Amino acid sequence: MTANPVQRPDRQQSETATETVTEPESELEPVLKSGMTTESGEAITAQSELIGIFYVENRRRKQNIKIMVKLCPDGIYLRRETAENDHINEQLIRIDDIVGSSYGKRLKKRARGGLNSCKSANHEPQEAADEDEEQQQQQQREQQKSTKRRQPGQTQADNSAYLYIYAYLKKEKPLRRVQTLRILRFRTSDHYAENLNTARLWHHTIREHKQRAAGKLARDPGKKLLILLNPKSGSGKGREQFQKQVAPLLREAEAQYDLQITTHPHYAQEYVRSRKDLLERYAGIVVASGDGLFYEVLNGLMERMDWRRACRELSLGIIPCGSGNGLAKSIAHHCNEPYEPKPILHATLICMTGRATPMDVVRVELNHRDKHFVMYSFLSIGWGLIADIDIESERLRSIGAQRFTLWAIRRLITLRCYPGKLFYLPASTKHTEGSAELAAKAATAVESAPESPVETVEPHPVATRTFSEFKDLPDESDVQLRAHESDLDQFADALSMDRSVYRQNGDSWHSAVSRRTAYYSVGGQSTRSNRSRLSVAQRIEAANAEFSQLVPASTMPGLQLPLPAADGWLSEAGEFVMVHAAYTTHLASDCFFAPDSRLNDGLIYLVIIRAGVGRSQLLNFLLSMHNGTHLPVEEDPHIQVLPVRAFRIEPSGSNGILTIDGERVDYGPIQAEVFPGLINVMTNTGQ
Ligand SMILES: Nc1ncnc2c1ncn2[C@@H]1O[C@H](COP(=O)(O)OP(=O)(O)OP(=O)(O)O)[C@@H](O)[C@H]1O
Repeated sequence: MTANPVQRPDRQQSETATETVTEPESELEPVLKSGMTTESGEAITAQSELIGIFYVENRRRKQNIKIMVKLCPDGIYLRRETAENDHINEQLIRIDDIVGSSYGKRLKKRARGGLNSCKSANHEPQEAADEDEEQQQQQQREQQKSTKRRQPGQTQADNSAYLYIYAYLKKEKPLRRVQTLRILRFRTSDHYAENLNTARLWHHTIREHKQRAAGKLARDPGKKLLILLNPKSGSGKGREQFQKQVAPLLREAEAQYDLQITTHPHYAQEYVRSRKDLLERYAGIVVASGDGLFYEVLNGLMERMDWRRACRELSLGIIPCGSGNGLAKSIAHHCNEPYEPKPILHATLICMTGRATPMDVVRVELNHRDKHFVMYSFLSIGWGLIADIDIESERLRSIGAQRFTLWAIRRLITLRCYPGKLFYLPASTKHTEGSAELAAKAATAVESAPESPVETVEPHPVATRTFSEFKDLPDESDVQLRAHESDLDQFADALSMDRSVYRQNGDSWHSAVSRRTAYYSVGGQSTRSNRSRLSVAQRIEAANAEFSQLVPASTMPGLQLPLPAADGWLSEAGEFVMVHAAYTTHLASDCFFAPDSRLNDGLIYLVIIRAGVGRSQLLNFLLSMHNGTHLPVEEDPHIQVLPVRAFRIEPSGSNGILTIDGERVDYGPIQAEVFPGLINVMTNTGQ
């Protein structure tokens, strides 16, 4: 996957920093019963609010600090009062900043911040609140008593139960997450079991509040996560990174997951495509890898017969272990979350929130070895300069990220222009209607289209962004589909063998050039040789109709067909230095390519650089991509950004590079259209 071709050498990787802090007062002791009746574990039910009074020993001042701890849907309030009662500190650990908690005996390993023993107290809440002094005297008396009871050499048994609260506090300026551990020590009762019940109640209540905070789009807590890890991605340290950075966080979050290590290219795609119980077993799929593996997962899902349900019910997450990591950075940007200097930790935190946001997917059609293919993309399509630098510099991979800079300089010196034709459907056209209507309209226009139907255009003004969603089948259709399941099953195998082969489009499904139609015709007849010809034909017809519901319906005419000007298609013929289409903000973690892009705006940002652009302007463009200031603010004859819903590139000649999500594909005509909000990606916003 691409990284920013040119970086300023002196640029800081990140301005943010994450420090690990355990507050000195992390040992907080309860003095009082919280009013609940202790009982065996199962009976404990979470409560909307829990309050406890705890003490922290302050050795310097030789006194205890009283802290009121309140757990509520907002999070955990810690209210500290000084002995003089004149200074009150309050801190809120937001529920969204808490990743999870655990409870039990004191951890063997001494937590940073200290687990200092402090004095016990057995008061009623009111008394405790009323008299600090009396508490301290009582604590001293208790301690003296217990010291007397103890035999020489005998250590005091610790009946306390501990609650460990794991939080990553979000701080602005610089944007960062501060790892924080809070420990509550429950020792009201002389019996460990009772103290444990109290700790358990707090633990359950935290879980409950977190679950509620995740909202309607929350993942099903009864299902696991599937984590796919590419051990070869990026620097090839995926396994170690997972063990050191991801697994501890998953433990803190009590995440249930299955880990699959990929063994070869296309492993993940095949796994996701073919695993029958995927939806029953998993609530989401997380790839610990670069963008390449995410691409495989997306396309594997789209190859499933139940792709529609899979896209709706499975949320997809990414933990950046690759070299480009454009998607992980785009999601962090969307979430207003830090990325550097610990991208793996930050991305895992996002995946642990349990929330998801719809994200656009782009359907791409292209020719490969004289066959048509359909694939699904989430990042970008590149033709020209950036694709050249990305792919051609592969041979310098051994020198690291510098390869992009070196190759960019080379490309600037020997600047190439590619002749061809660009077609696009500007975002401001009427294409906010449903997919089915559009498909029908496109079909009519295709049939009546003249030879060269698309007009050449002036640069298009930037359109206002409108939120749109992928139009899903109504539930009745799902029911209908199920009713015909037995029929469909007879075709399912045939389909699954050949899912990636191009389908001309919904309207030309019966075309003689469609391999799939031919396959069905033959297969259908042979498997139903005892039925009438009419019946077979009808069945094929029905299966074709059903199948058109089984893949997202394209609104574009097929790749060989002309584009209808009547539907708003515009075109431009000429020489291009680059046409790069992006639908996420970042092409790589250091390449802020389409700053206006949103995860689900239903837009493709076409960045066009025309022949005639000056080298210095181009250099400036490449140098500014890291902070998103590379696009012209005013109208520029050479560099332009167009928000579109679909586009087609028809390169002249056969020499050049085309990339989809950073991977090279065959050079030739290519077209793409956006499907708004088709998948759900893990975010912390849930919208
Ligand atoms: N075990 C494996 N061995 C070799 N290749 C693999 C393996 N598992 C997956 N792959 C392939 O490696 C390709 C690249 O992986 P990935 O995207 O995770 O890393 P990357 O290329 O370093 O990162 P980025 O895509 O962000 O630049 C994927 O397209 C996938 O097909």
